[in-house]
Amino acid sequence: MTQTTLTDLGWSDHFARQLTQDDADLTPARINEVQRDRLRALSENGPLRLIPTENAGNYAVGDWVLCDATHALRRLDAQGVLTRKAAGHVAYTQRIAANVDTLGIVTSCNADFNIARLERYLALAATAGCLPLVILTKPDLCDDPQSYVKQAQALSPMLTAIAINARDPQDVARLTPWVNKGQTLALLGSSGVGKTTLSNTLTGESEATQEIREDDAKGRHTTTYRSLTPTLTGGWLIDTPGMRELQLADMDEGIAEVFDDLTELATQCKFRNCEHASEPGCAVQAAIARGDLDPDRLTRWQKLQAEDAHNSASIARQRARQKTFTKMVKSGKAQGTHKRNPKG
Ligand SMILES: Nc1nc2c(ncn2[C@@H]2O[C@H](COP(=O)(O)OP(=O)(O)OP(=O)(O)O)[C@@H](O)[C@H]2O)c(=O)[nH]1
Ligand SMILES: [Zn+2]
Repeated sequence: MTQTTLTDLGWSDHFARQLTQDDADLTPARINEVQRDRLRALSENGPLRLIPTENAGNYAVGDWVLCDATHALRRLDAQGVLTRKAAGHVAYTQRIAANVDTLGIVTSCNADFNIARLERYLALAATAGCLPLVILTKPDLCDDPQSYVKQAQALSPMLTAIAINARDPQDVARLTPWVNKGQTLALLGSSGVGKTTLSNTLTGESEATQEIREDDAKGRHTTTYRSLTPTLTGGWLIDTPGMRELQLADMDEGIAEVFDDLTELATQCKFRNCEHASEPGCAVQAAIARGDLDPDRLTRWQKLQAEDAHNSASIARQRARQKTFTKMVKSGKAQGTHKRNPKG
């Protein structure tokens, strides 16, 4: 077997530029699994098990770190980072995957196909700076798969939409341009749309996928860890199991990009804070009246914006609380020291 190079692992100038002379003794490694208190990583010399030096939650699959024999000493600045508001009650932004070149948004040509959900994933890709690729599975079970491709393609000239039978390896081979040497593709999508089937074909793994429940187009989760796996064509695949909830936060720019038609129209409204309802001089309502804009698109835009604003605000509040708490603890400690040692 030939030796794995850093380039094979997805290394680029972006990371090389971050190295300093002090790093000469350290080994670059790419994280392929984040466990509770350990990291698994891949280096030129093979797989490593590393102890994190930051909170393990700060690392994501796909991150590059500089390490010694035992510890991940420094995490390099990443590109193409997928984030979301963490599921549950605690408000913080969670890094899902790092150094992702392409976000494969997987949906099927059936009841799972949903424009609002696609727009949500597109906002995520735009925020992360990943190339959006919409993969429409199960074309073999649908009379007119091309109508789905057209609907997805109409959302943005930036994206590529492609119908793929995930069960047919020859068809799956059409994804090769996105998983060539060193390139990283992350797959996101609802349960049961075919992510595992696609991954298995791309990586050559043969884990049996569970049968789908016909009634609601939803399957069951078969995998639990997020992982970085080599593809047969020299690229990397990040599977994101268990991503049932994708709440957006800090994505106003991504949303503006996905809805650039509305963002542009809104600049022409008479009032800067126009809510595009019944204000005079509203360019958005005028476009709807002319038949140039689907009112549903306006509703979806406003809904995503509201969700993003709500989540961003609660994350900001949580950060502020955390800061106050840390200050309190620090000053409490200082006072404590003072008491024990009154002379200072
Ligand atoms: N006919 C057909 N069946 C497919 C296709 N893609 C996936 N399936 C089937 O759909 C079911 C669910 O596929 P999975 O690959 O497990 O879906 P998943 O997205 O990984 O689901 P989770 O693991 O729950 O996230 C399996 O029975 C697959 O064989 C397709 O393109 N055509
Ligand atoms: Zn308006």
